[in-house]
Amino acid sequence: MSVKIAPSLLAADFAHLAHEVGRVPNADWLHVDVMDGHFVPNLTIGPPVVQALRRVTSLPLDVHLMVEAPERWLEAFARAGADRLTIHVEATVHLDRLLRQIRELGLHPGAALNPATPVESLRYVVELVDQVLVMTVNPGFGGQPFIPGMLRKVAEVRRLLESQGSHADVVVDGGVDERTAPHLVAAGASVLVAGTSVFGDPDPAAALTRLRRTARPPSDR
Ligand SMILES: O=C(CO)[C@H](O)[C@H](O)COP(=O)(O)O
Ligand SMILES: [Fe+2]
Repeated sequence: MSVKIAPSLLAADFAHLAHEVGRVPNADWLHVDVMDGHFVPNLTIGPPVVQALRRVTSLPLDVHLMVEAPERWLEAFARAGADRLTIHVEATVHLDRLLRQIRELGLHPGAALNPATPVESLRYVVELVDQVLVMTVNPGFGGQPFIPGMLRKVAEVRRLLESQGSHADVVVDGGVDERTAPHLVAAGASVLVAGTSVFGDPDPAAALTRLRRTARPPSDR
C-alpha cells in the first residue's frame, strides 16, 4: 500500500492560496484545517474558502474540522465541495450519528483523536469511517514538535482497524517531516499530513517528493 501525502494549507501563504495549491501538484490530497476559536484556541477558515479552493483544484479536499458542535457545519462543507470530512471524537457526544450523516452527504467520513484521547473511543465506529486521524501534536497550530508517544497510538489504531477487517486510512497530523515520517509509516500510518515541512520549504513540491521517499522502506528509496 503506498503512502499518501496531504500537504496542510495551514502552513501556506493565505494571501495566495491558489498559487500555493499550484506549488504541490504531486500531492495526493489537500488538507484544510478548520478551527473555530472554541474547540481549539485559533481561528482559521470556513466553507467559503473551501468553495474557492474547489474552483482551483481537482485534488481531494480533506477537511479537518476542529470545531465544537460539528453537526452545524457538515452540510455547509459538503456543499462547498469537500471530499473528506473528519470530525473530532471529543467534539460530539453523537459520533455515530454524525459519521453516518457525513456518509449520507456523499463524503468520506473520518474521526480524529486528540493526543490524550484513547483509541478505545473508536471501537464501535470502525465500520463507519474511511479514515482515522491521529493528532501527533495538540490541535490548533502548525509548526509544533511531534509527540513521540503518538507512535504507539498509531500502531494501536492500525491494530484496532485490522481486528475489525477495516482498510480505513490512518492519517497522522502534526510535526510530520522527513525524520518522523519513516517511524509513522512503520507504525501503520497510510496518510501523512504535512504543513511546515512542505510549505515551509522554498520548493514545496520537492519537499513533498522527499517526504514520500522517506516513507518508503529503506531498500526502495
Ligand atoms: O491540524 C493541524 C493543527 O491542528 C495541522 O494540520 C497540523 O498542525 C499540520 O501542521 P504542521 O505539519 O506544521 O505540524
Ligand atoms: Fe489538520
